[in-house]
Amino acid sequence: MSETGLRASGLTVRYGRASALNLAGTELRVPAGRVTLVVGPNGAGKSSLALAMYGSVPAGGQVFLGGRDVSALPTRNRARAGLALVPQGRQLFARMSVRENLMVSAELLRLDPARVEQALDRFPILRTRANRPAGVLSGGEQQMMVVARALMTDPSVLLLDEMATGLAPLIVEDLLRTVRDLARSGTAVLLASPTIGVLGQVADGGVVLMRGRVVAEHDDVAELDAAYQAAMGAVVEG
Ligand SMILES: Nc1ncnc2c1ncn2[C@@H]1O[C@H](COP(=O)(O)OP(=O)(O)OP(=O)(O)O)[C@@H](O)[C@H]1O
Repeated sequence: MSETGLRASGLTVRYGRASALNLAGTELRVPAGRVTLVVGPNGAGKSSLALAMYGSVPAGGQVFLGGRDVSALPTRNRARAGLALVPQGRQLFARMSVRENLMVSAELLRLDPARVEQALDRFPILRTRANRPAGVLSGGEQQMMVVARALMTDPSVLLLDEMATGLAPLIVEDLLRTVRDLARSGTAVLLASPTIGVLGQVADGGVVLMRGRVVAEHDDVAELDAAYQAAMGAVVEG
């Protein structure tokens, strides 16, 4: 069977002399139709991992999309090949309207402008905010905007970095429903988060990342949770 989703092999990231991610010898899979969690405390390297997969930080190792080696491709070409990232911090233009924010991405990726209107319809509240500056939206509405923005390309692999942190429960529910629907329709989803919590409702398994290394991997969320707690306990005791 041909390979689906994303596979990362031996990814490493350094900032200056400091190593942020050291997955030499480790292979990570984000399979199609599943929600894969990457959990780890602040500074564990989760964002560096997502950025390395997306190509927005220099990284060692290889990234495969649907079996194709995209390691040498810049971000924009990875996006065109089916990879999308919702970064921590959202990276939006606060003074531009919601619609304009979506238009910027559509133009950058040379998408059909109709995609912008489709993105506004993904979450009902977004359409009502279309002409407002993105900066005045609530955190949850901004998150919906950047998720809708990422989905404009119909990605086969979606990376979400700290999707739910600090958001109201109702918004989180909407986002989780979107994630579940995407996975059911075959998208490979990666969620990076410092906690499992409600993400456990949609996740199929994942890995624990500590100090830039994978210390546990489980196909079951309860087992992943236990492994994470054990790893954190070991840090506290050690
Ligand atoms: N741009 C940068 N320059 C220098 N060091 C960085 C940079 N970004 C991250 N780091 C360092 O790399 C390590 C991993 O950070 P990273 O943001 O990938 O972890 P994280 O698990 O996503 O943490 P958080 O949940 O706090 O975002 C940390 O020690 C962090 O201080």
